Amino acid sequence: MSFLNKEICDGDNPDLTEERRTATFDTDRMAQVIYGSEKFAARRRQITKSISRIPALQDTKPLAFMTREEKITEACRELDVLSDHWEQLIYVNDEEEALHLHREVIGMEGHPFALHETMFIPTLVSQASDEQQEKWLGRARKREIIGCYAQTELGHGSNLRKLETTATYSPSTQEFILHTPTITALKWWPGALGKSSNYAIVMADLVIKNKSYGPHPFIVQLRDEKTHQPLPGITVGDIGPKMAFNGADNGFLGFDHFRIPRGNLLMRHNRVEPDGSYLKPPHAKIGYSSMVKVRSRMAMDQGLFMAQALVIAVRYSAVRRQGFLEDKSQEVKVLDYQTQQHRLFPSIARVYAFIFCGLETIQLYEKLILDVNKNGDTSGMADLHSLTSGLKSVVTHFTGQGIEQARMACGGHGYSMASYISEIYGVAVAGCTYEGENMVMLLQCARALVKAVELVEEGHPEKLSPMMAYLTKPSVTVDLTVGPEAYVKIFQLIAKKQAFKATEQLHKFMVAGDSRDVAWNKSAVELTKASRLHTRLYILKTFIRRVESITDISVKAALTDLLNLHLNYELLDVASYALADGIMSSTQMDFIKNQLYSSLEKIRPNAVSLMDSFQFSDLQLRSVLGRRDGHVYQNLFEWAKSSPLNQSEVLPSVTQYLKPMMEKSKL
Ligand SMILES: CCCCCCCCCC/C=C\CCCC(=O)SCCNC(=O)CCNC(=O)[C@H](O)C(C)(C)COP(=O)(O)OP(=O)(O)OC[C@H]1O[C@@H](n2cnc3c(N)ncnc32)[C@H](O)[C@@H]1OP(=O)(O)O
Ligand SMILES: Cc1cc2nc3c(=O)[nH]c(=O)nc-3n(C[C@H](O)[C@H](O)[C@H](O)COP(=O)(O)OP(=O)(O)OC[C@H]3O[C@@H](n4cnc5c(N)ncnc54)[C@H](O)[C@@H]3O)c2cc1C
Repeated sequence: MSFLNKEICDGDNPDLTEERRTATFDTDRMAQVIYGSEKFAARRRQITKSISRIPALQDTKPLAFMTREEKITEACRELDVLSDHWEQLIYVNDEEEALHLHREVIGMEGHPFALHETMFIPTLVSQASDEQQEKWLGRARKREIIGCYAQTELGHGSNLRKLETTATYSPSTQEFILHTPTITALKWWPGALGKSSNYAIVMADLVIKNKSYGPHPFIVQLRDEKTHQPLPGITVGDIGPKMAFNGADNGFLGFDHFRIPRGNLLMRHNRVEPDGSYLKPPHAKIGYSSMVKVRSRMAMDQGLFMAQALVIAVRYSAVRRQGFLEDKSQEVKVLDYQTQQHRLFPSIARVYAFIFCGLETIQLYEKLILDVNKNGDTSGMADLHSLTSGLKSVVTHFTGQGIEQARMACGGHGYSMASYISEIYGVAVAGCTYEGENMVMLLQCARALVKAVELVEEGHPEKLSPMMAYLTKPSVTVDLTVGPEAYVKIFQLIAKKQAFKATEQLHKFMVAGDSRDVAWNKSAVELTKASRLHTRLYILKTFIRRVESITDISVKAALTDLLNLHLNYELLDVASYALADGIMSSTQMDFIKNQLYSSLEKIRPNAVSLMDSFQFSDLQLRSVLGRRDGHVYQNLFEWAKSSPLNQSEVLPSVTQYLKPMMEKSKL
């Protein structure tokens, strides 16, 4: 039975067509599972189709041949075209649809609205009072103003308590005076700050009557709305080229005693009264909610980054033929090599796992904001903070690894920017740093873990949150042949042992006389290991839960094969812990390896369709190697011919330097 007739096209590369015919499931149905609902999966397709009918968005010049200025201009042109069609393309104010639209049309290199959508608007939603939302949110949503999120400074990004930008309250004028006291206090890095934004959420240390209240969010107009010139007292600009994201104008920002009205402190959760009295928020870290929001999205976004790289690598591996197996009359698709499958398929499994986690954490954040804003209930904050801190770190790390493997799996052509994988890699690994440097966030997750272990040790296991309940599980002998639950049990034992070991080490240093901070630092590597295992356990359990809930039999069967691969791959990857602690035997290790290898064979016929199911358009992929039709070689040649270097036969550098040099050498 062939599910994919609607997608198979006679003009496509026959090797890819053959792959699509072997699929055992319907890619539209799989897309529903990936994107969380039939409705959204269908909307994505509809939006993609509508975009394909807008001539001004087709046939754009390859970004690889553009300068930064050209990339930024091109992104702005596309945004302008989108703006003209916005209401026909998507439901207004639907965040997921807006993100899809931007991803599809503008690609991944950044654009002036990236932070506007992902942080500026969400901060207004979560931190601005109703009155403030009335004033700014509507304008922001209509894109009358462009905003960004300016928190990080030249001298401090991780340690927010030491941010140096001050917002000093002046009761006589009822204003805050924003000031940048030192060079290290310059805001540095915020996306879209340098040249595009005319507004910013600025995180600054609130100072009232010489007392510091720590970082608070302020809405600040940076540029004149008519001329776009920086307002007097503001220094703003672009920080220069980066490893990737070069279509974005990450910026610097300084204030010289710049005055803003009292009403520009975002006051949904805290207030400064006209006389300068301060009303505390219901939770000290509520002002950090926009970071939690982005972190809660990152499993999904990073999963999609890795998915793009894998669509490219898997499709290309199905059209690339090199070397022989049994039949010496025809070279094999490189996808048939076990090493190629081992390089790519575990990452396919991770993509699905990460996306399932993302669907869950995005919802958890929405629920949290509702609880906080409607009922003042902040009880979910600590758990979501520790979960998303660990998750963003683990997911970004593995995504970087997976994308790099995808690049190598494409051989030489993977290294060409025609593959687009290097750009995807550069963008994805920025996630290891932004929204909390990975080690710093793993250590945040470890704080919750250590507290939980201490509760168990103090005899209060009933106080543990459900995610920590495994810390009370006794050691058991496990029969791996019984299925996923057995793998969960072993993983739980491994994660539990590491959490207790790291905590024990911390306590040992403290008993020996170290302060908690010093003991913490001496135990930090072990603590981060505990956080990673804890997070990988969550990912594994989420994957199992999600697959169990699927009703379409063929989709479920295909994902069960991926899940089995994931379980075996993950357990093998942490086997050194299990062997050292006697949790697993070497016979069990052999069993896991064999299961892993047979999973690769099972997944092989579905590999292309598992990636087709993401339904990325060629416009979004921007990859010659990853083209849907598989016509790689002729298009690589066309791409190379369009290089600016090939627009003339003899370059000026040859006439100016090489020719005279060669002539001189003849003398
Ligand atoms: C086109 C493609 C689209 C794809 C979409 C992708 C999106 C891409 C576009 C966006 C691109 C880039 C965006 C990047 C934006 C940024 O990077 S913004 C800047 C982000 N900066 C950070 O993340 C800084 C990291 N640092 C921190 O978060 C904090 O400083 C840190 C948590 C490390 C510590 O904060 P402190 O204030 O010092 O707190 P402590 O005293 O250490 O902790 C006290 C307790 O509070 C708990 N805590 C901390 N934070 C939170 C929180 N948010 N919620 C709940 N609780 C929190 C902490 O754990 C302590 O708890 P304990 O005492 O142990 O119980
Ligand atoms: C592409 C990109 C986009 C960004 N966009 C924005 C934006 O829109 N708005 C914004 O405000 N910021 C933005 N940032 C800044 C980003 O959030 C910070 O760079 C990030 O939070 C890391 O902080 P840092 O640069 O101070 O790193 P540092 O903290 O200086 O990290 C350097 C090293 O020190 C280690 N380290 C630091 N503290 C500890 C600790 N307590 N324990 C153990 N190790 C530690 C880290 O692990 C790391 O190895 C962006 C950054 C990038 C790369």
